[in-house]
Amino acid sequence: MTAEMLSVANIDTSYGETQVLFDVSLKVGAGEVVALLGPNGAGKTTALRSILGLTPARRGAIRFDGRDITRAHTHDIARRGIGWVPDDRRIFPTLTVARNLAIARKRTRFRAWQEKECFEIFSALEYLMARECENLSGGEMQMVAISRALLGSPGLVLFDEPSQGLAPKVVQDVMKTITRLKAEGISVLVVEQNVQSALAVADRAYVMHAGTIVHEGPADALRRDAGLQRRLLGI
Ligand SMILES: Nc1ncnc2c1ncn2[C@@H]1O[C@H](COP(=O)(O)OP(=O)(O)OP(=O)(O)O)[C@@H](O)[C@H]1O
Repeated sequence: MTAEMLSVANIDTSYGETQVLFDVSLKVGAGEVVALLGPNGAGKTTALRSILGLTPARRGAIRFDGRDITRAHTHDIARRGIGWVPDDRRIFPTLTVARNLAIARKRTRFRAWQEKECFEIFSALEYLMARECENLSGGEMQMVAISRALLGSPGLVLFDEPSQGLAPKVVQDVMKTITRLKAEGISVLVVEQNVQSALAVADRAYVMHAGTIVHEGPADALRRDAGLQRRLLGI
């Protein structure tokens, strides 16, 4: 049993009066890759937003790296070592790649990453450093977003639909990066519509439906069971 990095216990989360998450619980172990799957509107992004303190849970508890972060501010949560690769990337468009990366640098209790290590993962990145981000392709933007998360020295990275809008080759690169993070001992929670890609890199998977967790188990078992996938995910 690996040490626990993230634990989400029985959280309810609402936008205004509308409750979106109902009694959601999930765990990510140290160095574990966990996929969070489910149809559109199931509440996957909201679960990530709750962990990050962007839409705090109204009930339940969230612990990261041995500490309660349920009511912590987003910047404190980042400083404790949770990195985020949002679905809309959130790169500053008028700044260069180098500047976007420089302002992301943080110290945490986890290992600090160097830019040159990001260049080893994404060989094109080095040649993009002077470019303004608004003209980057989707794939280039994703390299910047992932590198930015790494330069923040994370112990856990939350990926929100990292393959969205990317060509198949770039999707493969992103999934390889997730495997690389795991090899470095970094924990990963990945929300994906691309179920097969996510299950190929994940250790375990959760499936959400209408704001609740409806399935939890080894990723392999779900990957091999087309009937279960159909039942849970409609595919
Ligand atoms: N800012 C918001 N205000 C009100 N309701 C919201 C807001 N953001 C999301 N919702 C609602 O919360 C529910 C869950 O949305 P969420 O984005 O978490 O789902 P998701 O599983 O990530 O779906 P998708 O794959 O489509 O992004 C949906 O019904 C959505 O309409």
